[in-house]
Amino acid sequence: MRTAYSVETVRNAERELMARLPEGALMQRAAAGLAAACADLLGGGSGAGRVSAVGRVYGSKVVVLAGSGANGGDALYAGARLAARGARVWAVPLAADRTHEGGLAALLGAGGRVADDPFEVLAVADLVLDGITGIGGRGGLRPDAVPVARAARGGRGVIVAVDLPSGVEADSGEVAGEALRADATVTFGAYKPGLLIDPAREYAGALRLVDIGLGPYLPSVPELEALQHEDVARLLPAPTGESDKYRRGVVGIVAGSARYPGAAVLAVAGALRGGAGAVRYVGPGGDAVIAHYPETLVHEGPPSKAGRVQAWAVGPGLGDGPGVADALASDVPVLVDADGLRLLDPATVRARTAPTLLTPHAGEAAALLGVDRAEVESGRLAAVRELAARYGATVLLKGSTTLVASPDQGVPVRVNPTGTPWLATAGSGDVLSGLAGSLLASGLDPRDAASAAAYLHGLAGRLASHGAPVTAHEVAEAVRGAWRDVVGVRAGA
Ligand SMILES: NC(=O)C1=CN([C@@H]2O[C@H](COP(=O)(O)OP(=O)(O)OC[C@H]3O[C@@H](n4cnc5c(N)ncnc54)[C@H](O)[C@@H]3O)[C@@H](O)[C@H]2O)[C@@H](O)CC1
Ligand SMILES: [K+]
Repeated sequence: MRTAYSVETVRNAERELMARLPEGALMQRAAAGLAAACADLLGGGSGAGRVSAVGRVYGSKVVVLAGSGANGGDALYAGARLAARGARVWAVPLAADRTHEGGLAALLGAGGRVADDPFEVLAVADLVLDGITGIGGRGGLRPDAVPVARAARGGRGVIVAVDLPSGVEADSGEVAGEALRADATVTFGAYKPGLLIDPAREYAGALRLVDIGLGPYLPSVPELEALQHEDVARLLPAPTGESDKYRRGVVGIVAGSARYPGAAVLAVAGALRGGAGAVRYVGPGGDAVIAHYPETLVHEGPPSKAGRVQAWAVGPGLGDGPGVADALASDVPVLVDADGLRLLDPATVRARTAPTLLTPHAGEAAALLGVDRAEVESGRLAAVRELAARYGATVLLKGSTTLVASPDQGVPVRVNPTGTPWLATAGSGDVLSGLAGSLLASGLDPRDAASAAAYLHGLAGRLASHGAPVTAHEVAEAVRGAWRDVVGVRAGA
């Protein structure tokens, strides 16, 4: 499990740790880890967007962009360590007389210099350390830093962000103004939420975490968590000798309409790959569903007359069709997606006795919240939390970094690490709904069902795509391969 902590939590932990260490020791730990990561990148270490061509530290050209705070201090001390190993290092102080004194002195003492002309050295740099702002930064790069940041990006050097790409919001992942896009980010003590959530995540490049000893001082519950293979493997249902199709769970799919018959087929396609023992389709698309998947149980509806299920997934391609209110009136978990989300009343959802899972994309989330889509996209974490609180439901907010929030206080939001932009294709969400509904029916709680489904769906998208366009149908077909990939870790562990 990868975890992320808010700035306030990291600062509190740092304070506790610092009180037990000699002055400046923590910054030296950070700088040592940062210099080691830079040496690796200069040596041709991969993982970052650009790869350095120099092959070694000795003789390489390094530029340190130093802001006014401790982030600049980290960068300058790391620059000093690289200078001591034979790199030619130039400092570009961006806050004139407020540069970290100790860091600058260390750099000069190790043979580094202050650049006469920042643009000249940035043009030839093999590596640029971005120490403009870290967790103390607010509101995007300042105007005087913008041309320097652009020159860094325009040069050929590998850009290494110190703790965070300067200009991004650490806690929310928002990018309020201009920010410096890095090839790699070396972060200290703990990941910050912004490193895992778009749009900021896109600025961070490859992530490296430097352990500075913060672990014992961080709370057990993080702000954000990202499941990994082994976590998902533990969640996925596995039938035993005692299982039969009913014990494995029946998922009911309420989807599709005369206008969108394909949504019914795709939601069923996802549901069949999701672990439930049987899929019951309810709606007008039964013929199309049976033509593709004869193993499906079909019924014209309404859901309350269609037979017992352990969970409903309602909404994909439903248009104005019926079924949402009926499914919501049931006493089993209900996933509501797409058309089902329109006019969804918080009071109805809150009054339910069984859990509800909402799976909006940014546009649907914006409509539910009564805000612009852009506001949801730039502040995904706040939006998903607000929706979960307002509806008393688990919410999966789809997008480049899919988030899952629980309505319960103190439960970390989950961020899905497996997505690919190729998943932004028609019908992809229908497959996800079916898959998540199937996992709900097999007994996972809504947060686990949503995050395991997003994980498998993202991985399936990658497997099916391999860097090329992919269709929703192919994503559904690749879920089995993704499932095997995930549980293979468990078998080998
Ligand atoms: N506290 C510690 O002992 C440690 C701190 N560490 C480093 O310290 C950083 C935090 O240091 P600080 O609290 O000094 O904060 P930062 O260095 O992140 O930035 C704060 C400074 O930047 C200025 N600033 C804010 N927004 C700006 C903007 N948009 N453009 C330009 N300047 C801006 C502020 O006026 C302030 O002087 C961490 O990100 C990490 O890199 C690490 O060395 C680990 C140990
Ligand atoms: K930085």
